[in-house]
Amino acid sequence: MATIGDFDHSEVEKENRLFSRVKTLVETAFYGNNVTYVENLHQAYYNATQTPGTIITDMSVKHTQELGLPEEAKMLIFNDGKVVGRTAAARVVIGHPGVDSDYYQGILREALYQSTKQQFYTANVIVGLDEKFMVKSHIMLPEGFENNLYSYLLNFQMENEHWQKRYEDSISYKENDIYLFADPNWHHPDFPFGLALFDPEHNVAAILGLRYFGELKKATLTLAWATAHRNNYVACHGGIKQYHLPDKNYTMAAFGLSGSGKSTITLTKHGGKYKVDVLHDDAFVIHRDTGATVALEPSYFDKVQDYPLTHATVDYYLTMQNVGATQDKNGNTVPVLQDIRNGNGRTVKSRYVTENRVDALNDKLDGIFWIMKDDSLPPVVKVEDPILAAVFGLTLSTKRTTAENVVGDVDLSQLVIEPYADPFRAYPLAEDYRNFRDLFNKNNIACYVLNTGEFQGKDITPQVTLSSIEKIITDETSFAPFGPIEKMSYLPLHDYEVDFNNEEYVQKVKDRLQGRLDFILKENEENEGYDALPKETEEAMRHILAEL
Ligand SMILES: Nc1ncnc2c1ncn2[C@@H]1O[C@H](COP(=O)(O)OP(=O)(O)O)[C@@H](O)[C@H]1O
Ligand SMILES: C=C(OP(=O)(O)O)C(=O)O
Repeated sequence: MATIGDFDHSEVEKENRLFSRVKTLVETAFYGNNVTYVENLHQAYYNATQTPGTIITDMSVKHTQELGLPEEAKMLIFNDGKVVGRTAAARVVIGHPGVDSDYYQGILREALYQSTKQQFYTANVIVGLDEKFMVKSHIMLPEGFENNLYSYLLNFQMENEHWQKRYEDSISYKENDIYLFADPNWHHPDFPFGLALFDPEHNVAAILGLRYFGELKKATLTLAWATAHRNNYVACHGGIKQYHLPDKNYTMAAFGLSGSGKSTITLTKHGGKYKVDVLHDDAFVIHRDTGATVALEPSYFDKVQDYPLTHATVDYYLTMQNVGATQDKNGNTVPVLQDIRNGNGRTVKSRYVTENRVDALNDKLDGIFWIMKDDSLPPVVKVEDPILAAVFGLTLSTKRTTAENVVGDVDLSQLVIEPYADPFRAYPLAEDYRNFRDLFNKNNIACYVLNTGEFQGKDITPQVTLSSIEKIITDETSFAPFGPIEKMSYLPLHDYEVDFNNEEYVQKVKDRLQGRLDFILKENEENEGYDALPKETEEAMRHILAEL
């Protein structure tokens, strides 16, 4: 058995480090007589079709048999309301500096008490799709949210006979199963934007007052990634795939903040030019010693912004969130996609959208691509040194998108630094820095920065990014020195001229690097130094600034 979900009587005691106040609060709610266990996807689908407000489209789900769905299953739509993205501001992690655990326990106890007035469902999934790494997750959601429950059971691997057997054969970890309590109906005057409360050491979370499906997905990943991290894996918020080329395989991963291009880069079919195995477009873990990778989810929770109804990928949709609906010429109800209704329309689409889908890879990565939106950088920059490569990931400079419900007076065009594109980290940042540095060091992984925003006022289109990646994987590149910086070079591209004689430009590059240095220095001071970084990170940045 991989993670722990039951105990000997003698283990149910204070001294057992698997128990904590918050874990016990959350888990206890699962055993109330107001909670009904959903056994299989047939039941989950049926429940979702009965929820008031569900739109049962006339579009049939493909691969129903393999997915464990009723043969007649249709794509379902359910829309949320005002908020259509993930609310980072709602996150609170027990154990982080400044977080008063007693206060949050009180809030949680009351939320759990109030929840007993509703009927809930519970169901189990497996997170991690290889015997090397599997964690069991139990979710609890109230009546009215059957669509989110159904999406959850599709997005992760629902327990069934086959997977239960694999799970039983998987490596055991001395870690709790995940328990995720969610009550979107919760309201509290002190938390107008909701509350996502985590006890990552004990694998529990309570997602309160939040309807967006991504909250459930990313809360589960937060805990699964932290579990992986504690057990010798590197947690990755990125897409990963392997190209099979005539003379070699090339395995690459692209890390980017929500809505910044992971799926676009990972799921592109390159016009059928290459045979490509896809591991996942959002979440995976890398073993620190072997470099082997494991996907955490079978399905893809993706934006529908770029995909009209006629696009081939729409055939693989299972559920949709925050999209429109209309009638076709035959009187069928069909979705209105491409964010016509609102920003960040989403779908859970099945693994079969990727022709060659794999759940684990034993090969090490050949290239890591940090997706940024820093307009001082040309579309592709290569970083040669392992420390510098890890420092650029650490200071990943990007912009927020409609995938996030940004609270307060925040200018979306502002650059933000989001280390390793992972706002879900529940442990100190320096631990990720060391992991990525060691990964680059040990496995000789090439590092590239992809700017997917604009360069010197010119938009960098997906086409530019994707064709550059093609050149890199097939070795058709010749990188030019990035000004005087010894360990950086860039891919010369027509229309994106890099001019180090232009003083204004050089100043912009300096400002951005200085911004990165300031970020590193700030981390050393803020939050009682929780995210303080090794001196070498600061030195690496100072060194390239001095070269300029
Ligand atoms: N150069 C680029 N590379 C990748 N995506 C880009 C680029 N320029 C614009 N985009 C757009 O940004 C969005 C990225 O969305 P997506 O790939 O779903 O992000 P993620 O998977 O990281 O959430 C898409 O709408 C895509 O068309
Ligand atoms: C759904 C999310 O992420 P992504 O855009 O990376 O899929 C999210 O972060 O809420």
